This record gives sequence, C-alpha cells and structure tokens, in this order.
Amino acid sequence: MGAVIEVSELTKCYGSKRAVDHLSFTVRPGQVTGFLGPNGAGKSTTLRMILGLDAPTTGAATVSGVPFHRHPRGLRHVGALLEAGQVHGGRSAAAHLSALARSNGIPRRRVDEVLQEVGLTEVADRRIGGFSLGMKQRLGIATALLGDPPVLMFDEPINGMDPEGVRWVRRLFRRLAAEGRTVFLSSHLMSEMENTADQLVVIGRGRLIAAESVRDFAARGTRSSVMVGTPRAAELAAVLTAAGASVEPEGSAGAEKLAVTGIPADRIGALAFENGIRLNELTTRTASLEVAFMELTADSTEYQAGQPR
Ligand SMILES: Nc1ncnc2c1ncn2[C@@H]1O[C@H](COP(=O)(O)OP(=O)(O)OP(=O)(O)O)[C@@H](O)[C@H]1O
Repeated sequence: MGAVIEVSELTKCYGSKRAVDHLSFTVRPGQVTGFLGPNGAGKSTTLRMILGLDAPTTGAATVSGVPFHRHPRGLRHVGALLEAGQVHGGRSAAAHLSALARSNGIPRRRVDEVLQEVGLTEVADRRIGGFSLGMKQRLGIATALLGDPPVLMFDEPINGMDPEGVRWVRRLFRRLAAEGRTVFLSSHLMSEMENTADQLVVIGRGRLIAAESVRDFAARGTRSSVMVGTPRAAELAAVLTAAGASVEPEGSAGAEKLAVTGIPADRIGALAFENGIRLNELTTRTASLEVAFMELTADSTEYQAGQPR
C-alpha cells in the first residue's frame, strides 16, 4: 500500500480555545482528498501538526505509520505548501530551490525539472520578492515537488491564482494522484473542490463533520429534488402528494414542472405510469456541493462526526 496520512484523535488547544478537537481521519493514496472547512475551522493547525510544526495537545498524526519528524530527509517523503508568502524575498527562485535541494540530499537537476513543471523557468533568476501571489504559489508547489515525494499537502493552493493557473493546478493535482501519490489540499471554498477532489474531509470548529467521497457528500444536501415535466401537472401533484412527496410547482403555465422532494425518480416514474400520466421530463437534481457544505457547516456543533472513532 502507498503512503497514508492517519490522524487519530488529534487535539490542539490554544489557551482555553480548542482549534482542533478529537479529529480522526485517513487520507489515502491515488486520490485527491480535499480538506474543507470555513475560515478558522482548524485546517492549517491540523496540517501543521501532521508536518510536526506544531505539537498536538493530545492525539497523533502519522505519515506511512510514522510521525513526520521521524522521516529522515522529510522533503523526499512529504512535500508541503503552507503559506506561500513565507519565503526569503531576496533570493531568486532557483537559489531558493537549490539551497533546499542541497540540504535534503536532492540532486540539482530536480531544481530545473520542478521550475519547468510549474512554469517558472523564465523567471528562475528573478528575486522572489517581486513575484505575484500566483507566482509564489507556483514556487511553493515547486518546493513541494522537489523531493519527488509520495505525499503532497497544500494549504489553500489556489489562492491568488488566475483562471488559467487554477486549471493548471487542478490538472497537476489529478496527475500526481494518478501517479499513486497521496494528495491532500485544504480550502475554505467548496467550489474549488468540486472539480478537483475525489474525497473530502470536512471540518467545522475543529471537529470532523464528514469524511467521504465528493459524490456522497453532495448527495447529503437536503435540497436534492426531482424535476418532473408533464402536461397534467395538477393531477400528478395530487398523486405524488398522496404518496408522501412534497411538491412545488415551477415553470410557466403550459410548460409546467414540478420540483419533487421526498421520493426518488424511479418511484415518481412508476406512479405516473400506474396513473396513465405522460412525463416529458424526469431529472434528479443533486444539491450543489456548495449547498451541502453550507448546510453542514452552518452550525457545526449540531452534526456528529461521519466516521466511527
Ligand atoms: N498560534 C495560535 N494561537 C492562538 N490561536 C490560534 C493559533 N493558531 C490558530 N489559532 C486559532 O485556531 C483556530 C483554527 O485556526 P486555523 O488557522 O487552523 O484555521 P483554518 O481552518 O486554517 O482557517 P483559514 O481558512 O482561515 O486559514 C482559529 O480560531 C485560530 O484563531
């Protein structure tokens, strides 16, 4: 099995504040896993504990079964982008990467390879201080890739990137996962994860809200509904209501539609058939991830963790 990030009952207190509260989850290789939560949910603190930059108050985090600080030459095992702004502004991109390569026993040729990979070859000798936020993000990604590690963690990697940068970074993450690596990305924006992640770990106020596939998470949105088109809307509405559904008329007269919740599409089709009512449309509308996310994090304390402890 490839490298797995395992977080177990992880807790971090700052004074009386619990930034991370008995958090347990697993991040597996070969997939992109999104780490999602509103601002202040505890994502950065969790990533810092996984990387051994902060000590947990209680609990543990391991990478491939071992705490990160016990991995010799860490950059070859885990590549991470935390705060992109925090690099020495006076150095060039090439000098910054070369220094890291030397101290981690990584061959010099990797510097040129990663600069090429992130599209910074042409500005390799410019001072990092003059880089835009998007360029700094690219440099941070280059740093994470330098040791060709099996595990990659990125904190808000899309911040400051233009639409082309966002498309590029999505392709890159998917490719890294397809190569069998463990890819873990944090974001406070669901929309960023919708097209990037396969799995989600969702937290609110330091606690686990959900750990499941993007698809299962979206399906939890309480607003999933079935759109039904029929020339006999009133009649069908009565049949569906009698069967326990809630029905909201939509559309204009002559092109009426019903938004149906509470019973699935196949049951609606069967009821229409049994009652001789013709349908011109029967479409399940899954609540958008954004809706599911907002609903689930609206009051984090109301929800139980989605994973057994
Ligand atoms: N060094 C610290 N001292 C005191 N409180 C802290 C410290 N670091 C984080 N916190 C608090 O812990 C909570 C979690 O912060 P954290 O930065 O981990 O959240 P986050 O999910 O990464 O948020 P964001 O999306 O805003 O980066 C916040 O309430 C924050 O104010």
